[in-house]
Amino acid sequence: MLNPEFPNPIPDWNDQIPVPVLTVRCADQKLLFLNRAARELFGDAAKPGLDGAALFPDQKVLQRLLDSMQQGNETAHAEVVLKNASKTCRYSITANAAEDTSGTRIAVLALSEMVAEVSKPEKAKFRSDITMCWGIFDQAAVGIALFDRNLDFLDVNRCWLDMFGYTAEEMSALCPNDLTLPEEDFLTYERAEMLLEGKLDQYRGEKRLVRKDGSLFCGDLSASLLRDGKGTQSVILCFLIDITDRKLVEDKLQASNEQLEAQLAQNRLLQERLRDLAVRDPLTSLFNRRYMEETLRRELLRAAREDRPLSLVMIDIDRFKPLNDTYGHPAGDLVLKELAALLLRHLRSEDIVCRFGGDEFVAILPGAPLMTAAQRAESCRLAFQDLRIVYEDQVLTSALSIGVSEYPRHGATGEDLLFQADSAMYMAKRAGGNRVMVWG
Ligand SMILES: Nc1nc2c(ncn2[C@@H]2O[C@H](COP(=O)(O)OP(=O)(O)OP(=O)(O)O)[C@@H](O)[C@H]2O)c(=O)[nH]1
Repeated sequence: MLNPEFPNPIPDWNDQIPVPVLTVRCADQKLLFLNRAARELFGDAAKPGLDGAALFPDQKVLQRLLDSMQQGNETAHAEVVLKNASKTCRYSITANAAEDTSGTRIAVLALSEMVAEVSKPEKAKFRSDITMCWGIFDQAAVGIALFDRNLDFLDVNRCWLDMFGYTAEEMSALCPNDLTLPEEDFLTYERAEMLLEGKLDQYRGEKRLVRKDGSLFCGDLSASLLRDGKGTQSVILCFLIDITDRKLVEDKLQASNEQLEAQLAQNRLLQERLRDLAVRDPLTSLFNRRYMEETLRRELLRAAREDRPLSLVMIDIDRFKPLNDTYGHPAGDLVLKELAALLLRHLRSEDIVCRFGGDEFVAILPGAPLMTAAQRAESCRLAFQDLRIVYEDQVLTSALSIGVSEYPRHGATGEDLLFQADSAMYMAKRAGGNRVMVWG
């Protein structure tokens, strides 16, 4: 068994070992060596230099063991079912990491038999028992398959074969995992073992399955245990329903649901935007008069409930008409926007700043007593007086007349407070403008 390209890293006395032992190069799964017991098990086709994965019906088994070695594990275990001309048997594989003389990482695999051989006649008897008891087996409109504990197909019905497009003979040469995509599994040995040991009543899963012609379909698989009358033998009974059409409908439904949700989210945004537009002044983006009146009512109720003061500040630009007339309406618009931004900068975020109309603005200051509100109004007045607004190479300056009233000192209703703040503002105008006056 020596091959110059794949030298045997282990001396020939390994041939004396009665269990199958083989070595595999971790990097490329190449077989390096098989002892006599392994050669007998795997037959003449198994030679150094070949792909080790080809020895096992489930080709992922070797890959998993080698991956474990590559990750630095010194040992790893797996179970496989192997069949040759004379018998089918389950083996436990113990893999040990090693290095050959050139330092290449190799895996030494030792196989030990686990399950007593199930003879072909016994299998056939059990199969015919089941088939006999179950006359409708072949005519059922769902796919039905019977597996033994080694996951060998015992029987499949017509529907199962039609689903996959294989003949019964072709199907019997496959293992269940050949029916799924490589990254998925159909029914693992571990799950089969759990079913057989009663640790799992039923296994159910949606699978992407591969037909003989390579096309895919979706199947709803359920697997459970079926025992013979004496309870000595058991098989795994699988039902398979083609759910491709249902999945397509579900996928379409999900896509249209997602579309609907996106549309709803967009509608919500639009509604919010509309609500916003309804309460905001388009030029300055401040709240409009309608919103101010509603808010003032609400804030007065809150002030009464919490026994706190509330001040109202009425602001009007002095001689705004001449400014408009001299520099034009767009210049006036710019001044209104600059004033709006200044008020927002000088008042607290909890204060409600509104454009009352024309060149008049109102600020509601919840919790602010009269003097505090007057001081804030004064700081706005001073800042506006110093503001230099540049419009088409012209520097625009202006001033504010401001009136302040306070709840509960001057009145209990919004109308009262607005009237008093407005009156105080006109007093400021009459006194020459550019000043703050408080009511009373
Ligand atoms: N640019 C501009 N002007 C506006 C807007 N709304 C109202 N106005 C003008 O604002 C001016 C307000 O004039 P008045 O109420 O006489 O106020 P005023 O000239 O400031 O007079 P006093 O307040 O007494 O100093 C009017 O000329 C309106 O046309 C607007 O949105 N943009």
